[in-house]
Amino acid sequence: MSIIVQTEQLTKTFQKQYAVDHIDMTIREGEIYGFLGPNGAGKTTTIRMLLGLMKPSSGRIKVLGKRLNTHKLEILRQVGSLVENPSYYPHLTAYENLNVIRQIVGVPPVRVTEVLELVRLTEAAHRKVKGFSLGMKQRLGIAAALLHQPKLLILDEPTNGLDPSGIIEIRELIKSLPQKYGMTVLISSHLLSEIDQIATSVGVVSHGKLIYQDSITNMRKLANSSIHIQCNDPEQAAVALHRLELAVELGANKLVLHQCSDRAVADAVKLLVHQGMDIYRVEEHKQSLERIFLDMTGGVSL
Ligand SMILES: Nc1ncnc2c1ncn2[C@@H]1O[C@H](COP(=O)(O)OP(=O)(O)OP(=O)(O)O)[C@@H](O)[C@H]1O
Repeated sequence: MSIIVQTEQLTKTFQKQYAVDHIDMTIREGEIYGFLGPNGAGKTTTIRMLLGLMKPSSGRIKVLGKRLNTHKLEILRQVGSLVENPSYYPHLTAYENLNVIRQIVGVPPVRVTEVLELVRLTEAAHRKVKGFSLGMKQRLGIAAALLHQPKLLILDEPTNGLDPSGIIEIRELIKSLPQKYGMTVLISSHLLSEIDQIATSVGVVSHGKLIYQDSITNMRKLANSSIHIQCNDPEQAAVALHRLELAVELGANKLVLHQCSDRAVADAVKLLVHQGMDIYRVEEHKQSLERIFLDMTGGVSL
């Protein structure tokens, strides 16, 4: 899978304060990369640099295999974006607004109809944008970003301010893009649950630093539960449980079993009882992802 976005030590300072602090970001083809972090963490600043809207203080950016500072136009022709609230002509219809942008980006008129359909605005196509809800305006923004069939779509907090049904619609739309069009998506959010539901990989930013980057599957594994068994002879119990090929850790006066099924727990307890051991407690310990990231971000919640 080729790498679509790669930053090396990307940094931006404002008055000697780090807004983005030596970020190494990797986004692979076909991924929906969730860029997660609390307000003020540096997401928008990073995105603005990726789009060539702001110059980095230091570091390098490669998009679609090319250096951004030497191939800016060539790269941006293949990138679509929705950053902050896009502005439209309120007295023009959705169709007319998109038609203006279509002429600037140089694609055939049929694309307007296609993207309106894609974001489910066909019925509202000939209504003036000034009467649109926030959700409809966001969908129009995504339609505009999709007009030129970009390889990479960058969305900065696209569900901000939307009601639950609007959020679901945008989420379903974004999720369909990699399969339908081979697109790669970068989406930022300050909500862990949002990223968890939409992304295939995640980067967590806090105080300008990328503190975590991995697949969503591995992120979820962080929150896996463990089973704590207290018994009269934990050391002897650990030896006995090796037979079951379980991941066993010896804690203070207890055994800790990682990533095991209900069946494995039942077998472990049965074996220990069979060996004549006294079992005092069998407890499940589970750390929430919120808690894990709270610790990572030094107490700033996501
Ligand atoms: N033009 C600017 N001048 C000075 N400071 C700035 C500027 N732009 C951003 N900052 C600061 O950089 C830091 C990161 O801001 P940024 O907007 O990138 O965060 P964010 O993660 O996108 O948060 P939000 O979701 O609130 O937009 C903040 O402390 C912000 O105040």
